[in-house]
Amino acid sequence: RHVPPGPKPLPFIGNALQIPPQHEWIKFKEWGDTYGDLVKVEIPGNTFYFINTRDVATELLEARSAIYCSRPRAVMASISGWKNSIPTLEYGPRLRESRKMLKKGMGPAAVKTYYPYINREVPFFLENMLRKPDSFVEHFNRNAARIALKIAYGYEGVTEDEKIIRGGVDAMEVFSAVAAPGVWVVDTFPFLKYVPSWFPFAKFKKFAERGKKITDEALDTPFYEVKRRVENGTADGSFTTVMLQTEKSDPETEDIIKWAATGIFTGQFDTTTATLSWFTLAMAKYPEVQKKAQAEIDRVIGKDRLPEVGDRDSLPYVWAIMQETFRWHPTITMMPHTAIQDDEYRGYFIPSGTTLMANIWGILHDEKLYHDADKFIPERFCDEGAPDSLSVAFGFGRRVCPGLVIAQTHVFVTMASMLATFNITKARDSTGAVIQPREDAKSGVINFPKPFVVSITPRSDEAVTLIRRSVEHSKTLPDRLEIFST
Ligand code: HEM
Repeated sequence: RHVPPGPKPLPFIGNALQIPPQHEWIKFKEWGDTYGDLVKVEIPGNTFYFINTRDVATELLEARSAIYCSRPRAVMASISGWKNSIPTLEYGPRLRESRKMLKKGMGPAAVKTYYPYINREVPFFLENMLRKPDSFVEHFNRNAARIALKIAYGYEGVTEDEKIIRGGVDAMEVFSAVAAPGVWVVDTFPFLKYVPSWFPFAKFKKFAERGKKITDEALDTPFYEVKRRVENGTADGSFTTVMLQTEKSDPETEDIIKWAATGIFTGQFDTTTATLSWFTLAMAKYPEVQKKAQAEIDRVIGKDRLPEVGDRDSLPYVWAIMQETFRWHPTITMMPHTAIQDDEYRGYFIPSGTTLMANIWGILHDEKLYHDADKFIPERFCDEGAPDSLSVAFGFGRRVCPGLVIAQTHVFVTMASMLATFNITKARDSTGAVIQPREDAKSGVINFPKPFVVSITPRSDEAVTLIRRSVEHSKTLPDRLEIFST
């Protein structure tokens, strides 16, 4: 049987030593350029077939999504408290049930009840930026976490969320560390999960035990609080509220609701924060793009109000900036899809259990579709007809990101309102020299930039007044979500 070509593996360790510890997606794309459509990469205990082109991703992960809908076994994530987390779930009834619920909670009727809250939060976010512009990453994170918390659990953003947001951030740090495929020895040799923690080489067990404690506490606390409120009739609208009220009330269903809510809470804040951080870097590096977007906003929205969720269709250039941000530095660079049956593709045999790794970064840096792929050029989407990046950046087929509508809406309105009110420029040091912001990615499941400095200043006094006036207006708006119907 034909297997795809790839770099020559060594006995026992396969290609492990050829994979760089950082920016590995670049190496996988290079291998794609050398070996073709599918590239076989072996690491101990696992064989991956890498996909680096849009055609192949569409033909396999979209058109044959019923086959490539599972995930590789994630033992480390499982023993660290993430056994039932949706992104790592293998295909089966539980995944189907979870996704069905998320479809209701992220469907058109539901998201309409979330939009007013997103609009209401924007001015508070801008006011924080005004107060402490250098902490822009923290503001992105807080704003996204508050919205995620509201949608998932209906929590009121000001008084109740400190501890829960902190817990969620800590839990996501655990997830980021334990969920990357092929990193932990126990993912390669699952029997190791049975060795005691004091055993030599069992450091991972201590990490997992600590991780599980953090994760359990972070995810149980908000869920059981909402459950208590639903029982005593005081719960606000939210995904969890509606699911607890409308789904079956057996323990298994309840556990599925808990993990679907976790998917919403944790799925949103790191992804959004990372994306908006790359956007901020792009605006500082490409001032002409920023000016063009600001001119569009001034022309369409004017200076008397902030952009809102509903302005999406009238701000095509800002939308193109968002598409380009997701392409330039995609929030998730690679995603595994595991086959649940044997298959054949372009003469290659793909046995059941093989993991196809979509190199999202590689696909979105294919020079045949995106010229000067390392440059930030939004015009490629609005003038040049480049294929949409969002249909790749949010994944594929039966595992496509269930939160994509709410994510894009939130990211768009945050970008538009920042552009409307602030100038983002390169910072200067104490001698007045320009500091070039560093463009470099950290490692991890979510693609964050390494810390960089820029200068964020209000566009005018008028912009400051607009932010302050909008904050006062937001304070008069309801901060409860309506109950959506399923
Ligand atoms: C910037 C924003 C976001 C990006 C770029 C993003 C991207 C992705 C990608 C690439 C996947 C994997 C798809 C695949 O396997 O093919 C995914 C899965 C997922 N996302 Fe998102 N996402 C974002 C925001 C959100 C939000 C707001 C939610 C909240 C509902 C969410 C919840 C999830 C969940 C639960 C999964 C797992 C789905 C599964 O494995 O079946 N994401 N996301």
